[in-house]
Amino acid sequence: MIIAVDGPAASGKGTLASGLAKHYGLPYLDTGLLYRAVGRAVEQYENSPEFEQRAIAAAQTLDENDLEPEFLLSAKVGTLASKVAVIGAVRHALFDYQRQFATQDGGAVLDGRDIGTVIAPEADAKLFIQADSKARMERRARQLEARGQEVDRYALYHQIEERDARDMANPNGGFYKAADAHLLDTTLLDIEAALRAAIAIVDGAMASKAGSNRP
Ligand SMILES: Nc1ncnc2c1ncn2[C@@H]1O[C@H](COP(=O)(O)OP(=O)(O)OP(=O)(O)O)[C@@H](O)[C@H]1O
Ligand SMILES: Nc1ccn([C@@H]2O[C@H](COP(=O)(O)O)[C@@H](O)[C@H]2O)c(=O)n1
Repeated sequence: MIIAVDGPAASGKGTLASGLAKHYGLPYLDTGLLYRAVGRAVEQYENSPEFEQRAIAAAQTLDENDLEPEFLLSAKVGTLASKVAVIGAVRHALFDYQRQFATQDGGAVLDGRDIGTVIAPEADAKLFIQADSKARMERRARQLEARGQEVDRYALYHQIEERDARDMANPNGGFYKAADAHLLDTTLLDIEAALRAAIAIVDGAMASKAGSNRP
């Protein structure tokens, strides 16, 4: 079973995707980490004409050891990730790894922006996670504060909005709700309630798939 979980920044898709993976006993990949690792690798070239070529080279030589979340979760790296994510050759270089993960024997759960549209359009269950911008900002602020970081909520709100706008305008991105994805708005749901809703969606998708396969 392949489960695709997409949605904007800090919508809670990683929390739900890893919860679903645990619930169904499937391996999980946070595909944002790939873009974040590439962004981090080219941080010093951000304002250089070499940025694009460096990002492509970093994507082509990315190693699983580069995917350590501890170094990748800052807002700065998130912004860099969204800058390298508009480069078609970067997306191309990262495709095979994600595709292989998605199609491994037994299935997988992946979260990102283009899982249901590009990486695994045949996924058995697709969720598009939404939450309003203020709720997402507040969740991310608390997450950063819990890690001891000081947060300027006004700046964070604008960073999230700016990143969403860049992602949605990305001509190479595939960041939109797939026609067969289920929308889950978690603005008013806590994590447990959101996970229950996500499991109900996946169970429903699997039941209707089983029904439509019956002779
Ligand atoms: N329904 C919810 N209610 C409250 N907090 C939540 C909810 N879902 C997730 N969170 C919290 O919000 C923060 C961001 O969640 P998460 O990392 O899952 O988002 P994301 O969409 O994967 O973010 P990114 O796109 O930046 O990778 C985490 O601290 C998480 O615990
Ligand atoms: N499938 C994906 C995943 C991520 N991106 C880009 O990376 C940025 C960081 O992702 P997070 O999920 O960690 O927030 C994101 O803003 C996208 O620009 C992507 O393009 N496709």
